[in-house]
Order: sequence, then structure tokens, then C-alpha cells
Amino acid sequence: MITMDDIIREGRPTLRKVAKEVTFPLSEEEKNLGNELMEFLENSQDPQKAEELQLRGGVGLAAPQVDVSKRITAVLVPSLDPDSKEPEFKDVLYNPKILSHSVQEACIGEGEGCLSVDRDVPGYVVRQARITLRYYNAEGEKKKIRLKNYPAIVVQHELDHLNGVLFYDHINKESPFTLNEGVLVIE
Ligand SMILES: OCN(O)CCCc1ccccc1
Ligand code: NI
Repeated sequence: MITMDDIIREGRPTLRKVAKEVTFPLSEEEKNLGNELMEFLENSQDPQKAEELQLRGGVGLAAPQVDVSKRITAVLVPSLDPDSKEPEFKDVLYNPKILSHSVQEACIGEGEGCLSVDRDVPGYVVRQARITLRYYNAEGEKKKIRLKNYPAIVVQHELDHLNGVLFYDHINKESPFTLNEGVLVIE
């Protein structure tokens, strides 16, 4: 089971590498890793388990964050409606790739954080507002979906990890909270 001890922090080289694509059929190890990444997210979003295991809450976790330089990431974005059990987006993505995206950009109003970054880095992280994502599931089935709002932002944060990019790389150093015309701010 993945806990915070397994998550590497900034400064570790794997976080700055371009991760390798997986080939199908997946090895048992690659299948297990995908499941363990998702299990971490589920535990981290369960108040009791997060407390017991001392987990920071996460909506995504990429293989490079557990020192595995492979193009695998789990995403678990809970529903906006606290009464609904259905997550807004939940899947383990193998070899994810953005096929196309909106011209419009978006950012999260409160900025972003990262399980591999043990400090607050204030500022807007401007990303594509809407994306068309292609990925493979654990069975090697090709998926093609369109995402917008928070799920689109989270997936782009995770894909960055597969390319050795951290969220604060996108923040304007001179003026962290400057926004161009038309950038959607997601609250
Ligand atoms: O890589 C996942 N991770 O570090 C957990 C936080 C993910 C995340 C947080 C804010 C906005 C987008 C994504
Ligand atoms: Ni992260």
C-alpha cells in the first residue's frame, strides 16, 4: 500500500525525468501499480483512513511520484455534490495524451499544490480549459474523452508529472497572480 513515505519530494531526479511509455499487455507489476496509485487516492480522501495513515489528500497521483518513471497516473476527482457518491472523474490512465484542447485557458482560483512539494507556492497555474484526452486502461482498451473544469486541470497536472514538470514551473515569477484576458478562474 502506498503511503506518504513512498512519495518522493522535489529534488529527487525522477520528478524531473520524461517517463517512459508502457507496452501492452501490462506486466502484473504495472497493473498493481495502477491499482495502488488509485488506492492511495481513495484512502487519502477517506477522513478516517487519511487520519490513520497520515495521508495528505490527493486527487491525482502519478507513477514518477513514487519513483517509477512510467507513463501511468491515477485520477480521482470527487463529485462537486457532497451527497453524491459518484466521482466527477475516476480512472487509471496508461500512456495518456492530450489530442486537442480549447484555445481558452483556465486556472484554479486558489492555485495548486502537489504531494511532492512540501511547501505552498502561491500563484495562478494557467492551463487549457478543456482537453480531449486519449489513454489506455489496464486492459489495453483505448479511451478518448473530453474533460473540462477541475478534472481537466487535475489531468494536466498529472500529465506534467509524466513530463518532469511541476505545477510551479507555470507560475509567473514576476507577477504570480497576473491573468491574461479571458482566462477562466475555477473556484
Ligand atoms: O500529482 C498529484 N498531486 O501532487 C496531488 C495534487 C493534485 C492537484 C492539486 C491541485 C490542482 C491540480 C492537481
Ligand atoms: Ni503533483
